[in-house]
Amino acid sequence: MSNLNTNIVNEDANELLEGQAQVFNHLFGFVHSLAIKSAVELRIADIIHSHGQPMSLSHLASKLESASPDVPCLARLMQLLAWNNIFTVDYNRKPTSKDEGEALYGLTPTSRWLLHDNELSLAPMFLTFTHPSMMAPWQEIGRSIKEGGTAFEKAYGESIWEKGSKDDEFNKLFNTGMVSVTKTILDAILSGYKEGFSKLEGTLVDVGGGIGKAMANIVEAHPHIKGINFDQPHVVATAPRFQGITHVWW
Ligand SMILES: C[S@@+](CC[C@H](N)C(=O)[O-])C[C@H]1O[C@@H](n2cnc3c(N)ncnc32)[C@H](O)[C@@H]1O
Repeated sequence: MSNLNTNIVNEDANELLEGQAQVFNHLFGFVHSLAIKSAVELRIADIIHSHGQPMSLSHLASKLESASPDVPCLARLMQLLAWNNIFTVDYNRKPTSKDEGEALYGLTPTSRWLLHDNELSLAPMFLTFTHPSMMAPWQEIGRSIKEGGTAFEKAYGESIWEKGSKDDEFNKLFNTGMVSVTKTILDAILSGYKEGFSKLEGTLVDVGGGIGKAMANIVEAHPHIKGINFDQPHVVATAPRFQGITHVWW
């Protein structure tokens, strides 16, 4: 303690104070991603999107799947999300409608990626990677560094793939999150490598292709390609059938 006091006297006090603020920022860093998770669970982006224009808090609350939503709590959530540019907020609107005088919350390019009812949605990925079962291993990084072994194995005593093979819910959670990422990047792959795919002859194998969505989209765009989706048995077991794709496992 006396050392710290001596340092405070000797060092630039402002810099030190800034350091303290940074510590608090990082301490509560998880709040930002979990606030977005709550918005995804509550389908807030979808509600605003269906309304077709920015909405007031009371209007938003009335559309939640809840008979008695906690509006002050929703207000705090929306303020944080607007501060992080997940939603827009307009405090200066003209009081003309039933939302009289209330701030209006709207979508941003970020929250458009969080719409559930959208083919290109990152909502499933968000729900996967903020799920308690996926966050537990992050608690174990220190132990993994000290003792060796992955943080996931420290948390569960088995690898992520072993857990997926025994726990159907976890398997589904992981695969659903993966598909949502794949869909969003596949258009870029298809247009960037269009010539390569069209010149390709024979068979294309996606090794570790999950439930095969990437290969399905490639074969759909280039039907002359014979597609093989290769993954683990418990992953392939949940894969849908896709035209022109053979699922293979070891
Ligand atoms: C990060 S995920 C990517 C999934 C998919 N490529 C996508 O983009 O959605 C890694 C994939 O590798 C698979 N995988 C891991 N080890 C494997 C193995 N030994 N044999 C086959 N697939 C494996 C997993 O089951 C998982 O589906």
